[in-house]
Amino acid sequence: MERQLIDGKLENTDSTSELIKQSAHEISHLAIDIGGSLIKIVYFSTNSKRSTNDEAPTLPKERQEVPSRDLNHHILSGGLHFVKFETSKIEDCINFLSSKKLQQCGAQCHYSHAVDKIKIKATGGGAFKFADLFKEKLGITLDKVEEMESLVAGANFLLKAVNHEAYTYIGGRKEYVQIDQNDLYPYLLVNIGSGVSMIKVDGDEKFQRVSGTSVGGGTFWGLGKLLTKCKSFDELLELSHQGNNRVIDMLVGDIYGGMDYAKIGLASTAIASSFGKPVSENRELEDYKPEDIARSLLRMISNNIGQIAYLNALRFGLKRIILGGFFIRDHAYTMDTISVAVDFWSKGEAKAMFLRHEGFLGALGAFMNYKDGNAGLMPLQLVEQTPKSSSCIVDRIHNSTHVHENESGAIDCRLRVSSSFKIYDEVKRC
Ligand SMILES: Nc1ncnc2c1ncn2[C@@H]1O[C@H](COP(=O)(O)OP(=O)(O)OP(=O)(O)O)[C@@H](O)[C@H]1O
Ligand SMILES: CC(C)(CO)[C@@H](O)C(=O)NCCC(=O)O
Repeated sequence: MERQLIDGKLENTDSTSELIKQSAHEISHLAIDIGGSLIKIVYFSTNSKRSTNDEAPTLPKERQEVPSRDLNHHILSGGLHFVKFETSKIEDCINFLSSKKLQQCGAQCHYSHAVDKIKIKATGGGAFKFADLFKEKLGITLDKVEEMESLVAGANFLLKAVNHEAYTYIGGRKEYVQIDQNDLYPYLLVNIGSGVSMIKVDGDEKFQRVSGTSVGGGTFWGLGKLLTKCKSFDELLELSHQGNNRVIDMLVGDIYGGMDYAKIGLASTAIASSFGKPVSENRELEDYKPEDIARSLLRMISNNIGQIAYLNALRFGLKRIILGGFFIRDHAYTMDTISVAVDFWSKGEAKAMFLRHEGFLGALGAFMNYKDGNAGLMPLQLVEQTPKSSSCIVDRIHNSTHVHENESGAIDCRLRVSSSFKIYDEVKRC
């Protein structure tokens, strides 16, 4: 089913309503992270469609429920899916959720026919800001999970449970790192969203936010939009690819007559002052190429984050810096700049690592929070992840301008859920 959605007829669907109609997944759990720039959703789906006459669906053999030795629980096979929306277009997100019929089969409607009993795990500032909107439009209560806690839980889950999740980016090459679970902590988690949070992670649920900076992804996109007139974040990134930062940045060589400042370890090509060149030139904004501006901007922000991350790693003696957040966007130049900055400042002692599901840490962490089992929530546990070959599926079901396609791999997995929760019964009952 996933493959059909990806490679098959849904791929080129450009109407939200059309894709919604076609991708009628059975969703058992869904969590949402509403950030300053983007809304991220993670949902578990058994990938089975209900037939029109409402008979119980026939699952492919490998997707059928697997009997568990524990009578209080059963196991659901399916996949974790990842979707994102721009926060400024929250209406699209509301329509998407509405189409998923959460009101009827949704995340937490067991034991209740009442629409206002539906609760979904939610994190990020928007879980507070938009709580009333979700209630009013969807009848859903947002069950808030603390933002930093979610980021850490999401990162720990990915690092422990998902194969080929973390990688280094050195010299234009991705190298996947399988981290020994017994040697995971401590590490510095740097989440680059609109702003940047730096969290020292010492264990499961053991962490401290040690630093942050307001110069983050929002700064790149906001300044970039003003300076280049780009209409989308991806356009700005693409533009930066073609630019030359030396036209905008003042280099050490510009100051030192083309020479290195070897005594303090600065090559002539090192940036002495980001955006420093226009100071000594009699040119207007229009005289500079947007691609050069985009390149300098990306370099400035990435360098700065890399340096602050390194300083915090140094402060706490951390060797591993794990980077997440949608600013990274799997973008080669961004990752290269951050990696080089960390390597340069730490003299090779610390390593920057990136995550395949970079932007979904918060949403995944909120999703993991279903396991708590308090306040009537069902216990949930990810019990298995299928091998890499089937876990790295590019799920291109969203192709409209407002609903972003899901570039991140869906993760096949099995969930251990309370037997009191019967997903198909709920479809009928609620
Ligand atoms: N399609 C996009 N639209 C807007 N920003 C994007 C897009 N894709 C990537 N980005 C980048 O990702 C950043 C947002 O990342 P992320 O979703 O991790 O943070 P957030 O949760 O919105 O922010 P915060 O945690 O600070 O509230 C943006 O500031 C921008 O740099
Ligand atoms: C305010 C949050 C945590 C919201 O996600 C984020 O945007 C952030 O970490 N900003 C940086 C704030 C600071 O520490 O200066």
